[in-house]
Amino acid sequence: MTAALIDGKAHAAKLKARLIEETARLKAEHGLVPGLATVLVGNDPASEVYVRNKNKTAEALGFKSVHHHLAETASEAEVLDLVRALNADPSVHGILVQMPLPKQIREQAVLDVLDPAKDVDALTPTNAGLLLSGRAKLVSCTPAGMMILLKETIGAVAGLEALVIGRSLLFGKPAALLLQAANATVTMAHSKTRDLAEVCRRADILVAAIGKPEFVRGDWVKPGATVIDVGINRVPAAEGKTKLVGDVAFAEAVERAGHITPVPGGVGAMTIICLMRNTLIAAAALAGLAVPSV
Ligand SMILES: Nc1nc2c(c(=O)[nH]1)N[C@@H](CN(C=O)c1ccc(C(=O)N[C@@H](CCC(=O)O)C(=O)O)cc1)CN2
Ligand SMILES: [Mg+2]
Repeated sequence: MTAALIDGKAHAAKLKARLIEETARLKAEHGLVPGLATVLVGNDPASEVYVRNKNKTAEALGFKSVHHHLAETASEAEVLDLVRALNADPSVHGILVQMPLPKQIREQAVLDVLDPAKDVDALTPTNAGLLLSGRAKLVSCTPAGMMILLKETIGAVAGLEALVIGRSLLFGKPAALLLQAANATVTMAHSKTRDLAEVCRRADILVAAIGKPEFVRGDWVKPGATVIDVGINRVPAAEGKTKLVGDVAFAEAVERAGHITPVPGGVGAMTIICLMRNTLIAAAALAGLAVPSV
């Protein structure tokens, strides 16, 4: 069997078209222009690219987009002051603090001051708690992207065995909760899980978010399973170049899976557009308007 590829770029483009329409409607009918503020601390090259793409996408949708770049040596107090100022700015509806942060800045301290209504990454304790209680307003971007891809490729996940490898706040925990809310039977695995290969072989939906290149091997995949690869690992390639690979050994897994996300061009490609969807939702909610169903 050779798996069908799940094309994240194509699904992201469809969502982008809907967001462009909805943004134009909010502006025409209510004079509302969604505003996204990005905060980058330091000079991590990958983070610089992601943040630039977030600002470019926001502008392409017709949002207001502002960027704040603080030095690698910025203090925690400087970052907290900036976040408080953005909380208070009525033209900003979404605040995005790019992760990871330099080591002198505690991620938790930043999330504790971020206004949950503007937390378009859905990482604050309030938004994480709302997801846990089944009342989420804003959902973390890559997990939300995963759910869109699953719905549009395999349909309902109710009753299926789903395995999420990885338990980060950014992906693993919210992804498991979303799958559970959609009535999948969810297992969470991590670095201490025993017999991981065997646990993987039970999964109808295998989600890998471990951060280790090609860690999940092809013979760990149940024949016909849906594989969602969240890893983005830059590894050495021929002629002194580098290439991106996921957490799944793609060439092996594609021979056993029913559906699989490539890296790049899979679930990662949904992240930024889902951030824009959250910004639009946050803008409507802050303006007291009905939340758009995009
Ligand atoms: N505050 C946040 N920090 C981080 C997040 C996040 O959602 N919020 N996620 C990642 C990085 N990230 C966005 O910030 C991100 C990762 C990947 C992609 C993406 O488009 N992936 C492409 C390949 C991109 C490439 O060529 O490098 C794909 O998979 O096709 C977008 C955004 C950590 N930090
Ligand atoms: Mg830190």
